Amino acid sequence: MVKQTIQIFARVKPTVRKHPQGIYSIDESEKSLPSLEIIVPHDLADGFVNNKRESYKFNFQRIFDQDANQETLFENIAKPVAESILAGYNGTVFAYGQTGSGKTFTITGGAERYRDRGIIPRTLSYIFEQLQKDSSKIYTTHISYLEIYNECGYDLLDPRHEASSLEDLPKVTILEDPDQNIHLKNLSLHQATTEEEALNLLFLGDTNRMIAETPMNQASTRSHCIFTIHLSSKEPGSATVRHAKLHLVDLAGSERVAKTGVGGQLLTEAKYINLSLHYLEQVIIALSEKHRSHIPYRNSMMTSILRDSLGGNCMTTMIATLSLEKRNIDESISTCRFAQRVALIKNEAVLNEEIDPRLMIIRLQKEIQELKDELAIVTGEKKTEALTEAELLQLEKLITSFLEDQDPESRLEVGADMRKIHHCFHYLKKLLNDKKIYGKSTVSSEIKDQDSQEPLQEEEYKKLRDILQQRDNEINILVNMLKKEKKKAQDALHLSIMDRNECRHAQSSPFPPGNLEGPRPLLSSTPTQVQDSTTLEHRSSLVQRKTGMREEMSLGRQEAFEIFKRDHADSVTIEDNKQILKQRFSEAKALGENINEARSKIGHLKEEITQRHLQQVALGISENMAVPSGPDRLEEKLRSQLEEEKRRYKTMFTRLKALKVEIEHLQLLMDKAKVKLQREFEAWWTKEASRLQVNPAAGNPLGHTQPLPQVPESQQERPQLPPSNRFGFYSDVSARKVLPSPGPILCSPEPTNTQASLDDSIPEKPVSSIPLTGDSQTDSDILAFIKARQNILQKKCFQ
Ligand SMILES: Nc1ncnc2c1ncn2[C@@H]1O[C@H](COP(=O)(O)OP(=O)(O)OP(=O)(O)O)[C@@H](O)[C@H]1O
Repeated sequence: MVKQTIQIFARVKPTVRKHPQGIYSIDESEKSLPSLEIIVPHDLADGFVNNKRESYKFNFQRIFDQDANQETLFENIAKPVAESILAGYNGTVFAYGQTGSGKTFTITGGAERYRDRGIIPRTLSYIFEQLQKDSSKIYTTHISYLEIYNECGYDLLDPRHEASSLEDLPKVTILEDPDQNIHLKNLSLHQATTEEEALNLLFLGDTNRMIAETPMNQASTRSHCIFTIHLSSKEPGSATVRHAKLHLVDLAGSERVAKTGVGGQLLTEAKYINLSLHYLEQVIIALSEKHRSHIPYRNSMMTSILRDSLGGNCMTTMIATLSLEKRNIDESISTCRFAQRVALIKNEAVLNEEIDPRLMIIRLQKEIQELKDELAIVTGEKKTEALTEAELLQLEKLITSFLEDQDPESRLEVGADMRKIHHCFHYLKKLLNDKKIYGKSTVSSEIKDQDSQEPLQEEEYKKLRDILQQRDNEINILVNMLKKEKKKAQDALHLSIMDRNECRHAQSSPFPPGNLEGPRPLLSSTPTQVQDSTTLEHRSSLVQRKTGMREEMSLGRQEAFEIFKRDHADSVTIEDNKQILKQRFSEAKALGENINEARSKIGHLKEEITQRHLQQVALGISENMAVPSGPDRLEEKLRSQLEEEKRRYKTMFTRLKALKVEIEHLQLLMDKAKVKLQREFEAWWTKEASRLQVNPAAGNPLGHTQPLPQVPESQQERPQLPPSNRFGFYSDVSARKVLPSPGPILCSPEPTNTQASLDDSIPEKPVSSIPLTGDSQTDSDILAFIKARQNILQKKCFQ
């Protein structure tokens, strides 16, 4: 049993201005735990009559400042928990903090760059790497992914469904057994045998989460997500199975409804947005108080599921995510306070072992039979029926293996059946008698042989030597022929590999299956590869399903989508990732070729060594000399070359493996971005359609009677317009180009003559500074937009 309090860590999200002046400081002196001091700026503390504290200090196991990267977080926080899982203990890592403070970034990772992948993908990678290394146990891994929104659980890994809203997902409910164990009804468990399969499940869940998200339910902000890795392990032959669960939890945003409020108090307790977080806090408070017998776990789904993680059988770690900007000071302090309470909770993790019921039944059946047999002997109840042929054969096999067993302690287990015991004695007697007769005959034949042996004649000896020489020459000729043939075959294989590589490069991954243990044919059709392609198919079909409508798009809509895509803020990231992907592919291709080369070199070296060895032996025989006992220089040289080549092969293979993971991750990110893009386009399109239905005079972008304007090459700038207007490609593009930028415009501190100047800037009629379209309706829309915007700016200036 491992007793441990919940470990708490803090992570500070990078701010626009790095290290905002005087808001916080981190003290990492070695004497005590690192501490985070949050300083309330004077302008926030001012105006309160009560004697406000100006700074707050909190201790954490470790504090990760703004520049800490995802790798550091994983190494320090999640890796130790993953190690506990592998040892058979339950683990939980949960992120807690206000909206936008970096919970999802920390747990799942950023959606853009490979290096931003978070704790979940890194943990999966680590766990599968360790499982591969450990051949002493049989491991089984399953994944589940649950979302809790408004006290309802939803299964994010339902592969069949076409979720367009959260309610379409299967609902998960809690069941409690008499031992108060929690079971989740309707939550699907999916076996993952490789890291890739597990990552695909993560991707599927994230995509379902994104698709099901509505503006009212901003998935990541208002809901909790629990990604669970279920790991079972068993030693071969043993009936004991270990089960361990790792929950990786992304909680909902923790902010309160009322922050400071007019005349209100800074840093005061207020209502919670999220009831389940409120219940979570109640559980934490109850657990951190001594002598509390009742812990209100049952109040919410979240706390029921995390029961073991909080004050139970689990190694739990909390990450307090902080966005330490001036406006977030109160939320940050409340997050830290929450963490301090969590740090008081003690957990007791035990190994979760159970006996495999199937193996247990077999064992018990055997024991019953043995007891029955023993009883029969004791009670004198004899079995009279003769042993069957199969039973006799089985017995004889047992006796043979017993006799062959070198272990002096070994026993012949035939059970308490007198018939069997008698048969054993008979059989052994027979063996012994046979041996005696056989022994005599072999001894006499040996004597005869010895008698007939005479020293070899000189002539006969010479004859034999000649034959040997002849055979040696034949062997050399054959070996050379074989080498030539092998080289031809390898060249042909290499060529076909290059061709297929080209093909695969165009479609998917350039990676060879195989492991590090030894060279394998690079592109043989192994099960891994088959699975790779099915996973890819699954993924592409998923993306197609999620983005599905494209094939049914009308030409105009497709065109609109192309422009939408081009102008979308994510297009740069997608393009960047595409470039990186290309680079990685060509690196992988080059590596693949080098690996092939190294492999054939290894083959050649091995052959040369064998050849050399044969020559040495043949020389020894032909010269009638013993094989030289000292080291053969040439062979040693060849061996060291072989070792070097193997090392090179291993290094390249490891790099190729890492590249494979990176490429797959990048492909997932891009798939995700595509789904997001399509979704946003559909939402925008629907909105525009309904807007135009209400106001048909505004134009007819959906009727496709007017083709979309072609943007001349020179004009293809991408102004960052607000979402509602950013893609206004149905109006004149040149007009779009000169619309004022929606970015912040600095207000003059003294708005003298503002009205006049604004009026001046809004011409009643088209003037040269605002090129209009000539279409009166569109032009009046443009002018109305400019005027509305100026009004807003004007209001802002006067505020
Ligand atoms: N450490 C970090 N480094 C770089 N970017 C970050 C970091 N933390 C957060 N971000 C970025 O900040 C934004 C908000 O982060 P994130 O979505 O993770 O917040 P959250 O706490 O999960 O919010 P919510 O409660 O709404 O889910 C994202 O764009 C994310 O990429």
